[in-house]
Amino acid sequence: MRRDFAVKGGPPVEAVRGVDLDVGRGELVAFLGPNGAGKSTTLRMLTTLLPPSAGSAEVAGHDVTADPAGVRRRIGYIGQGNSAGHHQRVRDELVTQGRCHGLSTVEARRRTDELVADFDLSSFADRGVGTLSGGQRRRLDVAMGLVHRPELLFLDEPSSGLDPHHRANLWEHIVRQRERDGTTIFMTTHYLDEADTMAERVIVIDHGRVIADDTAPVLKARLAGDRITLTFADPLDAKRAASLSASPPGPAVDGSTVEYRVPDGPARLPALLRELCDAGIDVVTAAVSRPTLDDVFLALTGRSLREESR
Ligand SMILES: Nc1ncnc2c1ncn2[C@@H]1O[C@H](COP(=O)(O)OP(=O)(O)OP(=O)(O)O)[C@@H](O)[C@H]1O
Repeated sequence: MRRDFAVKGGPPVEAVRGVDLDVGRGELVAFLGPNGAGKSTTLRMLTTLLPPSAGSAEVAGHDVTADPAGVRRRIGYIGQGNSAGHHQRVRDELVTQGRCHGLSTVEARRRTDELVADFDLSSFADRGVGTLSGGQRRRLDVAMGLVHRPELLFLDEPSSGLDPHHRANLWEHIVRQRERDGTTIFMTTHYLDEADTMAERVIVIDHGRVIADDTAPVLKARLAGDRITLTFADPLDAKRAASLSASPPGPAVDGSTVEYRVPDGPARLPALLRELCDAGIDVVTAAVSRPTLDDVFLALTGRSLREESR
């Protein structure tokens, strides 16, 4: 799929240059990339909000261009903005959403009761949406996207702007929902730790193209490796340590700190410390850290996703 945008007086913006994805039923996939990479544009095409400039996609068994209504009936989409009306009551919004999806009033009320219980909305179900906290409101957004029991849920930045407590709470609800209904989830997020811990598969997009697609552990092992960080009493020791022929190749020296990238940090560290001791170089501190998804992005593009996403 690709999507260009015409721009007045300039060349067209190639927002999505070529995205080819295959997501299996029940998968939880995180779609990552820096600002402007093409995530939202891809999501908008997959959810039929935007026609592709070229290519096609089948979502929940229906073609996004030939049968957009068929796609919409089967998916839920929670965009970046809040979907509930500011002045409406929580319960009324859920009932109205159910009615919009073709449920009878009785069915819409029954489904609302279920969602109010599932998403812990009961203590404020009769309040106006405008009075909710950010976390409560986001929970309501997700509940609204699930009114018609979609088999596939698109989440665009589900926990953006929430504090860690509210993020964890929202995820508890999403995970429980998924376990019960087997919902497939395709989400974008800027929280790399969230993608790392929650998603079974990570797809990285950059400049409108998919540049990596695998599980987080495989991507980290294949592309990033562990980091060993050693500090020395002075920069001279650091330089000598980095130049030892037995040390792992390509160390980065910064003042009195040396950083190595190795496939298996915990196993490599003792041997490295022995070599340094034999060479008469004293190590002040030693640390091993496992790679993050940001290290993966750095290895792929030479840029930090974390920095660009701010
Ligand atoms: N309507 C539009 N007209 C022109 N350019 C657009 C339009 N919509 C998006 N773009 C451009 O397309 C590119 C991809 O945008 P998109 O919103 O898909 O990125 P994103 O990965 O979702 O970014 P973010 O993380 O900031 O939400 C950007 O360069 C953006 O400026």
